Amino acid sequence: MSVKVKVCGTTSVHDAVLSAEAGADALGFIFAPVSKRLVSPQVAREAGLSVGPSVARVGVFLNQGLDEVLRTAEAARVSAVQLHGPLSSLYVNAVAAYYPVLRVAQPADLAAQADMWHGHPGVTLMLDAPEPGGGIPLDWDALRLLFPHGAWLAGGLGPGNVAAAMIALRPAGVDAVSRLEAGAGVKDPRAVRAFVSETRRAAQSYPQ
Ligand SMILES: O=C(O)c1ccccc1N[C@@H]1O[C@H](COP(=O)(O)O)[C@@H](O)[C@H]1O
Repeated sequence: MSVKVKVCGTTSVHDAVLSAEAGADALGFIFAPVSKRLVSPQVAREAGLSVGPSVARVGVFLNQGLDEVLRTAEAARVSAVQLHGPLSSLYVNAVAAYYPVLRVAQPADLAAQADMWHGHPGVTLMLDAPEPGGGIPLDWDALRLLFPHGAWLAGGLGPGNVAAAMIALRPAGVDAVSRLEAGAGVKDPRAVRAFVSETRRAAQSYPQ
């Protein structure tokens, strides 16, 4: 099975190219004003154009108005949208009418979110820690029986632990930011390359 790798918190053309050359399937651009990885739609658009259409460009939002999400996504020319926060199903469906959605859930609301989005072709669930971008891993053992088939995993993942997380939960995609940085919003090239290669290596252990 091919597992998707998303490198999040891209803030420059340089780091977009670095992640794409390392083999990332998707780049994340964070448009949440609270983030220390905040990027402008213009830079995100330029970075996305620099890697070509085979790499997905994901706009990341936290509790932002629908109009702001759709306008920013359009200005940045992203190909998908990641939604954090306590959002209504109407809101998520409205975004999903325009973009494939990664809907982020925490362990406490995983079951409800999984029920809500099960079978929805445009919404993929992603499990993350309660503090997005905080670099704190989840308790994978506690989630073994709950983790939905086809869901993605985030939360404190990096080169040193992504294989263990994948063996425990078999996510369809993995996403990381904190453990791939040399400083806020600046990628550590060795960590990015090792994260992608460790993910590819661990994916070989998935049942065929
Ligand atoms: O990273 C941020 O600053 C951020 C802000 C607002 C919403 C999401 C954010 N990041 C997302 O957090 C997860 C995991 O991050 P980490 O690896 O634990 O640091 C990832 O999905 C980012 O997209």
